[in-house]
Amino acid sequence: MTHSDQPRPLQSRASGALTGKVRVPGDKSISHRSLILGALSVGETRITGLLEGEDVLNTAKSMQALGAAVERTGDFAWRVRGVGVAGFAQPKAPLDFGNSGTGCRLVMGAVAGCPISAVFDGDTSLRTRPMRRIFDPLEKMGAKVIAVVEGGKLPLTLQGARDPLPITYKTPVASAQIKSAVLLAGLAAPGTTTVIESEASRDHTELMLKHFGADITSVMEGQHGRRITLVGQPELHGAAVVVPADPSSAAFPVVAALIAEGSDVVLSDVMTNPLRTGLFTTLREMGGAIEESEVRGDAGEPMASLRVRASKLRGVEVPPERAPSMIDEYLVLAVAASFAEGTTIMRGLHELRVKESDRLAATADMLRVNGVKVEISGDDLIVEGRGHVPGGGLVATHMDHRIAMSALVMGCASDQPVKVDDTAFIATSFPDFIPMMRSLGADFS
Ligand SMILES: O=C(O)C1=C[C@@H](OP(=O)(O)O)[C@@H](O)[C@H](O)C1
Ligand SMILES: C=C(OP(=O)(O)O)C(=O)O
Repeated sequence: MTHSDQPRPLQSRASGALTGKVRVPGDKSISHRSLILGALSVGETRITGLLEGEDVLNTAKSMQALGAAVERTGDFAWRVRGVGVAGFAQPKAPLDFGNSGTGCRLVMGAVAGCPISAVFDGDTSLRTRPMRRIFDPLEKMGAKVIAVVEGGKLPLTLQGARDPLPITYKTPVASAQIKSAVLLAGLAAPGTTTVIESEASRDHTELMLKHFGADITSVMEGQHGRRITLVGQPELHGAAVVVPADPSSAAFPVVAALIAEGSDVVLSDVMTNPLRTGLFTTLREMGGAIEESEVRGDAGEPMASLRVRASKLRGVEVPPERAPSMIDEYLVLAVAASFAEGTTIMRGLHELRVKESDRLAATADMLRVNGVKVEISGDDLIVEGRGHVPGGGLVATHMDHRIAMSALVMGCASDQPVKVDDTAFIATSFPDFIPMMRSLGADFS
């Protein structure tokens, strides 16, 4: 994916109230998993509401390259005919995951349990991200990394295990990508694979594995953790997956509606799995009016409609143990905090340094160039809210979709317009972001 050849700048200017009802695209985490588990199942998986963003499309291509039949049957509707657990075929070319950590790392786990080798690669952002955290446990399970650049980065070649071993693995950081990679490799191992996390991360892999017929249990471990046990070598059966709207994408219109005076916006079908809703909890603590209705669920994943009205926000302290449930939302929370009255302290953000960009530094820069007082102290981000944001800055996106969207949200209510240098990467997770925000009344030009 070579977006940077053609940067697409954009300016966001305050345009008054945002109003209307929209459905943001399907959840990115669930979309990746539905394709991968569909490919590891026997029979047919029908997916509706799939996120057709570049990250997920790259996962779909990788599943095809590994031997599954993956077809688009209509708008956001996909069919996968799987090869069964450990059934992947040797891919003929390197697997290119573009900008996507999730796609790359989960597929590494799935490949680790198959007797094949595959080259994993991605764009210049993904090539900076740590992969040792994934292949360390996979090597304990019998896979081998046979070619890797220094520091454990992409591109790398992974040789899957002929006879994978089940392991008990304690994740070094709360990461659903590490947990999921181990569980996906564990599918091919005899006996039970156990993952222990001291802070619970999103549990979509566990819920979906159960939906596809695996024997998997999850129990509390300590105050905030989980112990997940998977019985290996199940026969997974293709299943129907309805992908709810992505709370990490909903985060952008939610914050825009809270900060733009007079706004009243409804977002339908937003997934409300408690391991994903730390942002909504925090915004409510700040005084944000976010009401849930039409609460329901599908395949273990709860969802609801969210009505969001413009609100006077106040600064709060966000505890470190909340980080896994809102890890992708701190950028846009920092925007909300800039419009609040008082100081917001977000604690324990070390993982933000290893995302599509160093999001801790990039968030601070985004605020600073728009006249907001901000400080990084160790792993904490401290934002001095003054009830309004001067704006007028040009924000560097660093190949990071969430920086681009957060900066454009900031411009929806700042005194002067906010510019971003490149919107191209928004297509990785929220391809319709710009027209959808315009349909609510945002002035993007
Ligand atoms: O498993 C997933 O779908 C994801 C896990 C998170 O990453 P980590 O596992 O690195 O925390 C998150 O940042 C990413 O956007 C999606
Ligand atoms: C971190 C993210 O995704 P990934 O790790 O899949 O690149 C994200 O979408 O914010």
